[in-house]
Amino acid sequence: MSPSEGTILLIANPAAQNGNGAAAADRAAAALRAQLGEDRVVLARTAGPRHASEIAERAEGCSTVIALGGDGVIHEVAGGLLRRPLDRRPVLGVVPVGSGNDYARTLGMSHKVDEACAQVLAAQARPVDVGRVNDDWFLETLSFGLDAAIAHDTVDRRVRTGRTGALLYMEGGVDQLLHHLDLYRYRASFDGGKAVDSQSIMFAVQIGPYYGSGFKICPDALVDDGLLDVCIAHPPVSVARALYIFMRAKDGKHVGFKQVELRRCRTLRVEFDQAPPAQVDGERLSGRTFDISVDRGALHVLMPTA
Ligand SMILES: Nc1ncnc2c1ncn2[C@@H]1O[C@H](COP(=O)(O)OP(=O)(O)OP(=O)(O)O)[C@@H](O)[C@H]1O
Repeated sequence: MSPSEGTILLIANPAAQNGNGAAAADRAAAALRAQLGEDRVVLARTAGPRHASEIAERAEGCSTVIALGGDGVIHEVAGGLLRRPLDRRPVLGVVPVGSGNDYARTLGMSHKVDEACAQVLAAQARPVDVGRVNDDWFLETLSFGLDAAIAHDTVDRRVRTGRTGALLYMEGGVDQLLHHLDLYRYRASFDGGKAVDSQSIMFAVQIGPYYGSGFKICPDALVDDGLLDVCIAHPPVSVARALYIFMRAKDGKHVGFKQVELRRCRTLRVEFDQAPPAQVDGERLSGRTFDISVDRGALHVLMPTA
């Protein structure tokens, strides 16, 4: 189904991107109503964390649910949709108004509200994979260690500095690398195979290629191949070398360094000695043992046509 049919529910996070979400929500609702008519677009503003998920779960009679905000609110909307029965699960659209916008980057959405609305209206829905981790889920990224520590650090840093996006992540990354290049011991079993003991600085499990505001950590990850793409950064590595590899990862050029292991799987169980910093789609995750899998084609998502 395309957004040319049925009712569209626009779920907007007014707090996204340091408060820019409020004006963006009105702008997007106006742009969509101008094309589809007043009655076909319902705007629901979130009141706080997890509200987007509740609204999406109750989206009766809607053909399309559009999430407006950052990766966090898109993650929440997807969770609500996934709790609906498959035959009554609306299509997901995205209007990116966040600081990271990694999922929108993967889909090829414009970061300008008007352009993104036009893309959504012209788009066709395509099936995409959803990652599962314990009781949680992810559309783009799940990671443990360095990247997750940076993601957590950026939450405070954003409030302090007002910065967003890649610059914010880069600053946090350099700070973490210089002062907290921690190692995480783990035991992992890929696709039910023999468990392997090793150590990681960073361990990412991806549906799409990006994490951390555009770092192409798994450059060849595809959202519809039914596979998890995994990137593990192993020690030993000096701080200077780690910094160099980190910078190269912005463009996916970390691939090929001997510290970097890339692989693909359908299921993965990873158990860390101690609970590492962890994130799903930029949101905090806790735990020490993680059962990870992929739900092929679990959601239909609006993607721009060429
Ligand atoms: N009305 C609200 N007030 C405050 N926080 C909210 C509200 N609605 C949702 N949230 C929370 O805001 C958090 C961040 O939202 P979101 O991802 O949309 O924006 P962002 O943080 O600017 O972008 P990104 O995730 O890309 O960094 C989410 O954890 C979400 O639960």
